Amino acid sequence: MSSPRILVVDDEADLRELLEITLLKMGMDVDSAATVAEARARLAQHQYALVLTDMRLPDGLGLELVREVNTNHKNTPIAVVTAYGSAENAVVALKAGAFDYVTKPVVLEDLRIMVRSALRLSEAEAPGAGQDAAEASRLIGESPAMQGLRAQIGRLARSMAPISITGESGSGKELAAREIHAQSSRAAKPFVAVNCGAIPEALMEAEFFGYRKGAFTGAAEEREGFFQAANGGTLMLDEVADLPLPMQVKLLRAIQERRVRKIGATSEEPVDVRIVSATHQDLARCVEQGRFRQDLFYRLNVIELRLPPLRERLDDLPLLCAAILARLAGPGQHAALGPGVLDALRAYSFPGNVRELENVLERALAFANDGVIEVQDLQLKAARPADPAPAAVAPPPPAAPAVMTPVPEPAAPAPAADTGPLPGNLPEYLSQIERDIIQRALNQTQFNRTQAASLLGISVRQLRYQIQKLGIQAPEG
Ligand SMILES: Nc1ncnc2c1ncn2[C@@H]1O[C@H](COP(=O)(O)OP(=O)(O)OP(=O)(O)O)[C@@H](O)[C@H]1O
Repeated sequence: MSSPRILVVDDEADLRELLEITLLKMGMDVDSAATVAEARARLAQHQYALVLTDMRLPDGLGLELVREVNTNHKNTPIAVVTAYGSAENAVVALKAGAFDYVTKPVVLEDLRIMVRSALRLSEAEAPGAGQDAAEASRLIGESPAMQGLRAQIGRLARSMAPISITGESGSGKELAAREIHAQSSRAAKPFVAVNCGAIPEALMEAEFFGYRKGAFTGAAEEREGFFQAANGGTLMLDEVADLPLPMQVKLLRAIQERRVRKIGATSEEPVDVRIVSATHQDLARCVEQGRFRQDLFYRLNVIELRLPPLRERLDDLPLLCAAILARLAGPGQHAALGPGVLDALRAYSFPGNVRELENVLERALAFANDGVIEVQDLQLKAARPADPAPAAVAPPPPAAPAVMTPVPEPAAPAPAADTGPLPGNLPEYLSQIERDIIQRALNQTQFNRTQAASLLGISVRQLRYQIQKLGIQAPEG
C-alpha cells in the first residue's frame, strides 16, 4: 500500500523543511510548494491525504487555498499554520472550512496529532469506507429543517472547528453532538458529555483536568479528568453558560493550548479533543451581561448549529412518534396512535420539545388499552391556543399556568411537631421530602429543568445538583 501523500505549502524554507522531515519520519510522502500558484499546480496533479498551508504566502493567502480545496477537492482535509497568538486567524480559517490548525512555533507533537487525525478522516472518506451519513443518522425527521440540519452536521463532522449548538431544552442538542462525533474521524474514540451546570464549583478543576495522587486531601489516587477521558474524541460541554467565570478562564486556556495540567502535576500534557458546546441560553447576551467571557465565547462559537424547536417542525411528528412508540413497545410488541391523536399533538406547543414528546407518549402508553393511544391518554391538559413560541435561545418562558400548578413551599409538609412521631433519621426524612417535591415539579413541567427550577425558586444549577445528589431519575438524552 502506498504512503499517504501530503502537500506542505510554506514560503519559509526552514519551517517547510521541519514540516517535511517530521512528516517523512511519520512515513508520509511529502510534496511542497512555496506559493499559492505552486500549490494549485500540485493539487491539479495529485490527490492529497492532507494539505498543510501557511496563512501568508508571497502571492496570496492560505485562506484562498482553504476555500479552493473545500470547493474543488472536497475529500482533502486542509489545515493551516497560524502565527502564535493569532487566535483570530485560526478561527477565520476554521470558519472558512479548514479542518484544523497548528500554531507557530510548531510543536511537533501537536503536528503529529493533527496529521493522524486528518489521515483517519481521509480513510473514512475513501470510496466504499464508512456509512452513508443520512443512513446512519439518529436524528429523526424529514422536515426541511431536519434535512438541512443533517446536511450541516455532515459537513461539520469533517473539521476540528469548535461547534456551539443552541436550541431549547429537549430539542436534541446532545443527540446532534453525538451525531457530529459519530460521523467524524474521531468516532472510534470516546464521546464525553459534561453537564457544566451539574458540577459543584469546588470540584470543577479536578473534574475537567484530573489530579495527581496526594494533590489534596482525599486525592487517594491519580485520576483523569474529562479532557483526558475524551482524548482523541469529542468533549461536549453541555449547559456551557453555567460555567463559573474562574473556570471559563481555565477552560479557554486548555482549549487554546490543547494542553491540560492535572491538579498537583508539574507539567502539562497534550490533549487532542474536539469541543462541542451546547446551551439553551443566549450566550451573546450572557457576554453582554458579563456572565460569560467574550474570548471563550469567540473560541467556542466558531460554528453555530441551531436546533429548531419541535413546534417549528411539526411535520416530523408522525416519524418521531413511530420511532418513539417502537422503542417504548419493545421488540415484537405493538404500539400505535388512535384516531385524532396526531392532530391533538400537532395542536400542542411542546415547550419541552422531543423529550416532552417522549414523556407524553410514555405516560400515554401506560394508560392505553392494547397499545393504542387515544386522545385522552395524552393528558396534554390544555392545547394552549396562544403559545408564545419563545426564541430558540431566549431564556425559557415563565411557567405556563395552563400546565402547571404551584408546588407547595418545601416547609409545608413539615411534621406536625406537636403530635406526630419524630423522624428517626432527620437528614433522610428531609431528603425524602425534597425528593418528592423535586419529582413533582419535574413531573409538572414534563421534566423541563429550567421551568421546574423556576417553580421551586432555585437556580437550574441547584436543581441539577439536587437531582444528582438525591438520585432522582430524570430522563436524560
Ligand atoms: N430529531 C430527533 N430524533 C429523535 N430523537 C430525538 C430528536 N431530537 C431529540 N430527540 C430525543 O429527545 C431527547 C432529548 O434530546 P437531547 O438530550 O439531545 O436534548 P437537549 O437539547 O440536549 O436537552 P437539554 O437542553 O435538556 O440538555 C432524547 O431522548 C433524544 O434522543
